[in-house]
Amino acid sequence: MRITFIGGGNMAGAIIGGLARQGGHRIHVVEHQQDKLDQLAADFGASGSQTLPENFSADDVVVLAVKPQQLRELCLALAPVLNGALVVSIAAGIRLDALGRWLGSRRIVRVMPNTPAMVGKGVSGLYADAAASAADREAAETVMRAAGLTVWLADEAGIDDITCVSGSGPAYVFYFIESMIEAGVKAGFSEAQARELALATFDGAVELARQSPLPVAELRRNVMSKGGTTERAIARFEAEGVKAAIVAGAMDCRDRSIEMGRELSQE
Ligand SMILES: NC(=O)C1=CN([C@@H]2O[C@H](COP(=O)(O)OP(=O)(O)OC[C@H]3O[C@@H](n4cnc5c(N)ncnc54)[C@H](OP(=O)(O)O)[C@@H]3O)[C@@H](O)[C@H]2O)C=CC1
Ligand SMILES: O=C(O)[C@@H]1CCC=N1
Repeated sequence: MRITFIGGGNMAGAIIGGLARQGGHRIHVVEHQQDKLDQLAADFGASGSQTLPENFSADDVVVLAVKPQQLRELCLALAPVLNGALVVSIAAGIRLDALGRWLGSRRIVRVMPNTPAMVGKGVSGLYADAAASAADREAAETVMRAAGLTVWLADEAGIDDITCVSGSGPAYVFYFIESMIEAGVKAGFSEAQARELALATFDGAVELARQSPLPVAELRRNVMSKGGTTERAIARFEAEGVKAAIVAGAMDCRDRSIEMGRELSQE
Protein backbone atom coordinates (compact mmCIF):
# COMPACT_ATOMS: atom_id res chain seq x y z
CA MET A 1 0.00 0.00 0.00
CA ARG A 2 1.30 3.52 -0.77
CA ILE A 3 0.65 5.73 2.22
CA THR A 4 1.34 9.47 2.23
CA PHE A 5 1.38 11.33 5.53
CA ILE A 6 0.82 15.06 5.37
CA GLY A 7 2.43 16.44 8.49
CA GLY A 8 5.41 14.56 9.90
CA GLY A 9 5.10 15.51 13.57
CA ASN A 10 4.67 13.53 16.77
CA MET A 11 1.63 11.47 15.86
CA ALA A 12 2.61 10.79 12.24
CA GLY A 13 6.05 9.70 13.45
CA ALA A 14 4.47 7.28 15.91
CA ILE A 15 2.21 5.67 13.27
CA ILE A 16 5.06 5.52 10.74
CA GLY A 17 7.15 3.81 13.45
CA GLY A 18 4.44 1.13 13.77
CA LEU A 19 4.14 0.70 9.99
CA ALA A 20 7.93 0.47 9.58
CA ARG A 21 8.12 -2.25 12.23
CA GLN A 22 5.47 -4.20 10.33
CA GLY A 23 7.20 -3.61 6.96
CA GLY A 24 5.84 -3.95 3.43
CA HIS A 25 4.49 -0.39 3.01
CA ARG A 26 5.67 2.47 0.80
CA ILE A 27 5.62 5.51 3.05
CA HIS A 28 5.96 9.10 1.91
CA VAL A 29 5.82 12.14 4.16
CA VAL A 30 4.96 15.72 3.19
CA GLU A 31 6.28 18.00 5.91
CA HIS A 32 7.27 21.68 6.04
CA GLN A 33 10.30 21.10 8.22
CA GLN A 34 13.28 19.44 6.52
CA ASP A 35 14.82 18.27 9.83
CA LYS A 36 11.67 16.20 10.58
CA LEU A 37 11.81 14.65 7.08
CA ASP A 38 15.50 13.80 7.58
CA GLN A 39 14.72 12.16 10.93
CA LEU A 40 11.84 10.07 9.50
CA ALA A 41 14.04 8.97 6.59
CA ALA A 42 16.88 8.00 8.96
CA ASP A 43 14.65 6.21 11.48
CA PHE A 44 12.14 4.51 9.21
CA GLY A 45 13.30 4.84 5.58
CA ALA A 46 10.34 7.07 4.69
CA SER A 47 10.69 9.21 1.56
CA GLY A 48 9.81 12.86 1.98
CA SER A 49 9.04 16.20 0.36
CA GLN A 50 8.23 19.67 1.57
CA THR A 51 5.39 20.19 -0.89
CA LEU A 52 2.37 18.15 -1.96
CA PRO A 53 2.79 15.70 -4.86
CA GLU A 54 1.26 16.95 -8.14
CA ASN A 55 -1.24 14.11 -8.24
CA PHE A 56 -2.58 11.30 -6.11
CA SER A 57 -4.54 8.36 -7.50
CA ALA A 58 -7.53 6.34 -6.28
CA ASP A 59 -5.12 3.64 -4.99
CA ASP A 60 -3.40 6.05 -2.59
CA VAL A 61 -4.04 6.41 1.12
CA VAL A 62 -3.46 9.98 2.33
CA VAL A 63 -3.19 10.48 6.10
CA LEU A 64 -3.91 14.02 7.30
CA ALA A 65 -1.63 14.51 10.31
CA VAL A 66 -1.43 18.28 10.72
CA LYS A 67 -2.85 20.27 13.66
CA PRO A 68 -6.62 20.75 13.52
CA GLN A 69 -6.09 24.51 13.04
CA GLN A 70 -4.01 23.77 9.90
CA LEU A 71 -6.42 21.30 8.36
CA ARG A 72 -8.80 23.49 6.38
CA GLU A 73 -5.98 25.17 4.47
CA LEU A 74 -4.37 21.80 3.78
CA CYS A 75 -7.63 20.23 2.53
CA LEU A 76 -8.29 23.15 0.18
CA ALA A 77 -4.78 22.70 -1.29
CA LEU A 78 -5.27 18.94 -1.50
CA ALA A 79 -8.67 18.96 -3.22
CA PRO A 80 -7.41 19.60 -6.80
CA VAL A 81 -4.75 16.84 -6.64
CA LEU A 82 -6.61 14.19 -4.63
CA ASN A 83 -8.12 12.30 -7.61
CA GLY A 84 -10.31 10.13 -5.42
CA ALA A 85 -7.58 8.91 -3.02
CA LEU A 86 -8.74 7.53 0.32
CA VAL A 87 -8.28 10.13 3.08
CA VAL A 88 -7.62 9.19 6.70
CA SER A 89 -7.84 12.15 9.10
CA ILE A 90 -6.31 11.80 12.54
CA ALA A 91 -7.13 15.38 13.56
CA ALA A 92 -9.00 15.86 16.82
CA GLY A 93 -12.37 17.56 16.53
CA ILE A 94 -12.68 18.17 12.79
CA ARG A 95 -15.86 16.54 11.55
CA LEU A 96 -16.51 14.52 8.43
CA ASP A 97 -18.96 17.07 7.00
CA ALA A 98 -16.27 19.79 7.11
CA LEU A 99 -13.58 17.49 5.70
CA GLY A 100 -15.94 16.43 2.91
CA ARG A 101 -16.76 20.05 2.05
CA TRP A 102 -13.11 21.15 2.00
CA LEU A 103 -11.81 18.10 0.11
CA GLY A 104 -14.70 17.74 -2.34
CA SER A 105 -14.66 14.01 -1.56
CA ARG A 106 -16.38 11.83 1.02
CA ARG A 107 -14.00 8.90 0.77
CA ILE A 108 -12.84 9.64 4.30
CA VAL A 109 -12.17 7.70 7.50
CA ARG A 110 -11.62 9.54 10.79
CA VAL A 111 -9.17 7.94 13.20
CA MET A 112 -8.19 8.85 16.76
CA PRO A 113 -4.83 7.15 17.40
CA ASN A 114 -2.39 7.54 20.28
CA THR A 115 1.40 7.81 20.52
CA PRO A 116 2.15 4.27 21.83
CA ALA A 117 1.56 3.44 18.13
CA MET A 118 5.31 4.00 17.92
CA VAL A 119 5.94 0.71 19.74
CA GLY A 120 2.98 -1.15 18.21
CA LYS A 121 0.89 -0.69 21.38
CA GLY A 122 -1.37 2.09 20.18
CA VAL A 123 -5.16 2.26 20.36
CA SER A 124 -7.06 3.73 17.41
CA GLY A 125 -10.76 4.55 17.26
CA LEU A 126 -12.15 4.61 13.70
CA TYR A 127 -15.30 6.04 12.14
CA ALA A 128 -15.93 6.13 8.39
CA ASP A 129 -18.11 8.40 6.29
CA ALA A 130 -21.16 6.57 4.92
CA ALA A 131 -19.70 7.09 1.43
CA ALA A 132 -16.53 5.12 2.26
CA SER A 133 -16.63 1.56 0.91
CA ALA A 134 -15.98 -1.66 2.82
CA ALA A 135 -12.57 -1.80 1.06
CA ASP A 136 -11.81 1.77 2.25
CA ARG A 137 -12.63 0.80 5.85
CA GLU A 138 -10.46 -2.28 5.52
CA ALA A 139 -7.55 -0.20 4.14
CA ALA A 140 -7.77 2.32 7.01
CA GLU A 141 -7.95 -0.49 9.53
CA THR A 142 -4.93 -2.22 7.98
CA VAL A 143 -2.86 0.97 8.35
CA MET A 144 -3.90 1.47 11.96
CA ARG A 145 -3.55 -2.19 12.94
CA ALA A 146 0.21 -1.78 12.34
CA ALA A 147 0.04 0.67 15.24
CA GLY A 148 -1.86 -1.59 17.65
CA LEU A 149 -5.48 -2.17 18.67
CA THR A 150 -8.29 -0.86 16.43
CA VAL A 151 -11.86 -0.12 17.54
CA TRP A 152 -14.73 0.85 15.20
CA LEU A 153 -16.98 3.46 16.79
CA ALA A 154 -20.77 3.39 16.51
CA ASP A 155 -21.10 7.07 15.60
CA GLU A 156 -18.90 10.09 14.92
CA ALA A 157 -19.35 11.43 18.47
CA GLY A 158 -17.49 8.28 19.54
CA ILE A 159 -14.30 10.00 18.27
CA ASP A 160 -14.74 12.71 20.96
CA ASP A 161 -15.40 9.98 23.54
CA ILE A 162 -12.34 7.88 22.71
CA THR A 163 -10.12 10.98 22.55
CA CYS A 164 -10.62 11.53 26.29
CA VAL A 165 -9.68 7.93 27.14
CA SER A 166 -7.06 6.55 24.76
CA GLY A 167 -6.24 9.49 22.44
CA SER A 168 -5.10 11.83 25.21
CA GLY A 169 -4.77 9.06 27.79
CA PRO A 170 -1.03 8.41 27.35
CA ALA A 171 -0.45 11.95 28.67
CA TYR A 172 -2.43 11.14 31.84
CA VAL A 173 -0.37 7.98 32.33
CA PHE A 174 2.91 9.83 31.76
CA TYR A 175 1.74 12.44 34.27
CA PHE A 176 1.21 9.71 36.86
CA ILE A 177 4.60 8.16 36.07
CA GLU A 178 6.21 11.60 36.42
CA SER A 179 4.62 11.90 39.87
CA MET A 180 5.95 8.49 40.91
CA ILE A 181 9.43 9.38 39.73
CA GLU A 182 9.24 12.63 41.69
CA ALA A 183 8.20 10.67 44.79
CA GLY A 184 11.04 8.18 44.26
CA VAL A 185 13.61 10.97 44.05
CA LYS A 186 12.13 12.61 47.16
CA ALA A 187 12.47 9.26 48.93
CA GLY A 188 16.20 9.21 48.10
CA PHE A 189 16.59 7.24 44.84
CA SER A 190 18.51 8.60 41.89
CA GLU A 191 16.40 9.87 38.97
CA ALA A 192 17.41 6.78 36.94
CA GLN A 193 16.52 4.36 39.73
CA ALA A 194 13.21 6.12 40.41
CA ARG A 195 12.37 5.98 36.69
CA GLU A 196 13.11 2.27 36.51
CA LEU A 197 11.07 1.56 39.66
CA ALA A 198 8.10 3.59 38.41
CA LEU A 199 8.12 1.99 34.94
CA ALA A 200 8.53 -1.56 36.27
CA THR A 201 5.72 -0.96 38.76
CA PHE A 202 3.42 0.27 35.98
CA ASP A 203 4.36 -2.66 33.76
CA GLY A 204 3.72 -5.18 36.52
CA ALA A 205 0.44 -3.62 37.63
CA VAL A 206 -0.90 -3.43 34.06
CA GLU A 207 0.05 -7.03 33.35
CA LEU A 208 -1.54 -8.21 36.62
CA ALA A 209 -4.75 -6.29 35.84
CA ARG A 210 -4.77 -7.85 32.36
CA GLN A 211 -4.27 -11.41 33.58
CA SER A 212 -6.33 -11.35 36.77
CA PRO A 213 -10.06 -12.14 36.77
CA LEU A 214 -10.50 -9.62 39.62
CA PRO A 215 -11.83 -6.08 39.12
CA VAL A 216 -9.12 -3.42 39.17
CA ALA A 217 -10.53 -1.88 42.38
CA GLU A 218 -10.14 -5.22 44.13
CA LEU A 219 -6.55 -5.56 42.95
CA ARG A 220 -5.98 -2.12 44.49
CA ARG A 221 -7.62 -3.17 47.77
CA ASN A 222 -5.39 -6.27 47.83
CA VAL A 223 -2.37 -3.98 48.09
CA MET A 224 -3.95 -1.99 50.93
CA SER A 225 -3.21 -3.94 54.12
CA LYS A 226 -5.43 -2.79 56.95
CA GLY A 227 -3.69 -0.10 58.97
CA GLY A 228 -0.73 -0.27 56.59
CA THR A 229 1.22 2.00 54.28
CA THR A 230 -0.84 1.93 51.06
CA GLU A 231 -4.02 2.73 52.95
CA ARG A 232 -2.36 5.95 54.10
CA ALA A 233 -1.36 6.87 50.54
CA ILE A 234 -4.80 6.19 49.04
CA ALA A 235 -6.48 8.10 51.88
CA ARG A 236 -4.43 11.16 50.87
CA PHE A 237 -5.32 10.69 47.17
CA GLU A 238 -9.01 10.49 48.07
CA ALA A 239 -8.84 13.49 50.42
CA GLU A 240 -7.17 15.51 47.65
CA GLY A 241 -9.76 14.36 45.09
CA VAL A 242 -7.18 12.81 42.77
CA LYS A 243 -9.54 10.30 41.14
CA ALA A 244 -12.35 12.85 40.78
CA ALA A 245 -9.89 15.30 39.21
CA ILE A 246 -8.70 12.72 36.67
CA VAL A 247 -12.28 11.88 35.66
CA ALA A 248 -13.19 15.60 35.45
CA GLY A 249 -10.06 16.31 33.41
CA ALA A 250 -10.96 13.56 30.96
CA MET A 251 -14.48 15.04 30.59
CA ASP A 252 -12.91 18.46 29.94
CA CYS A 253 -10.81 16.79 27.28
CA ARG A 254 -13.91 15.39 25.58
CA ASP A 255 -15.64 18.79 25.82
CA ARG A 256 -12.63 20.41 24.16
CA SER A 257 -12.81 17.91 21.30
CA ILE A 258 -16.48 18.82 20.75
CA GLU A 259 -15.67 22.54 21.08
CA MET A 260 -12.83 22.27 18.52
CA GLY A 261 -15.25 20.54 16.18
CA ARG A 262 -17.69 23.46 16.54
CA GLU A 263 -14.99 26.14 16.22
CA LEU A 264 -13.03 24.66 13.35
CA SER A 265 -15.60 22.73 11.27
CA GLN A 266 -17.80 25.70 10.36
CA GLU A 267 -16.24 27.38 7.32
N1 LIG B 1 0.02 13.97 19.48
C1 LIG B 1 -0.90 13.06 19.78
O1 LIG B 1 -0.76 12.30 20.77
C2 LIG B 1 -2.12 12.91 18.94
C3 LIG B 1 -2.40 13.80 17.91
N2 LIG B 1 -3.52 13.63 17.13
C4 LIG B 1 -3.78 14.54 16.03
O2 LIG B 1 -2.70 14.43 15.13
C5 LIG B 1 -2.51 15.67 14.45
C6 LIG B 1 -1.04 16.03 14.51
O3 LIG B 1 -0.67 16.21 15.87
P1 LIG B 1 0.87 16.23 16.27
O4 LIG B 1 1.60 15.18 15.50
O5 LIG B 1 0.89 16.19 17.74
O6 LIG B 1 1.28 17.69 15.71
P2 LIG B 1 2.71 18.23 15.29
O7 LIG B 1 2.63 19.71 15.39
O8 LIG B 1 3.78 17.47 16.03
O9 LIG B 1 2.83 17.81 13.74
C7 LIG B 1 2.21 18.47 12.67
C8 LIG B 1 3.28 18.74 11.62
O10 LIG B 1 2.64 19.04 10.38
C9 LIG B 1 3.35 20.11 9.75
N3 LIG B 1 2.46 20.75 8.77
C10 LIG B 1 1.39 21.53 9.01
N4 LIG B 1 0.77 21.86 7.86
C11 LIG B 1 1.46 21.27 6.88
C12 LIG B 1 1.32 21.24 5.46
N5 LIG B 1 0.34 21.88 4.83
N6 LIG B 1 2.23 20.54 4.74
C13 LIG B 1 3.23 19.89 5.36
N7 LIG B 1 3.43 19.88 6.70
C14 LIG B 1 2.55 20.56 7.45
C15 LIG B 1 3.74 20.99 10.91
O11 LIG B 1 4.75 21.88 10.57
P3 LIG B 1 4.67 23.39 11.20
O12 LIG B 1 4.67 23.22 12.68
O13 LIG B 1 5.90 24.02 10.63
O14 LIG B 1 3.38 23.99 10.69
C16 LIG B 1 4.17 19.95 11.94
O15 LIG B 1 5.53 19.58 11.76
C17 LIG B 1 -3.41 16.69 15.14
O16 LIG B 1 -4.50 16.98 14.30
C18 LIG B 1 -3.85 16.01 16.42
O17 LIG B 1 -5.18 16.37 16.78
C19 LIG B 1 -4.39 12.59 17.34
C20 LIG B 1 -4.17 11.70 18.34
C21 LIG B 1 -3.04 11.79 19.25
O1 LIG C 1 -4.03 17.07 22.55
C1 LIG C 1 -4.54 16.94 21.43
O2 LIG C 1 -5.31 17.80 20.98
C2 LIG C 1 -4.24 15.69 20.63
C3 LIG C 1 -5.49 14.90 20.33
C4 LIG C 1 -5.41 13.68 21.21
C5 LIG C 1 -4.05 13.72 21.75
N1 LIG C 1 -3.41 14.79 21.39
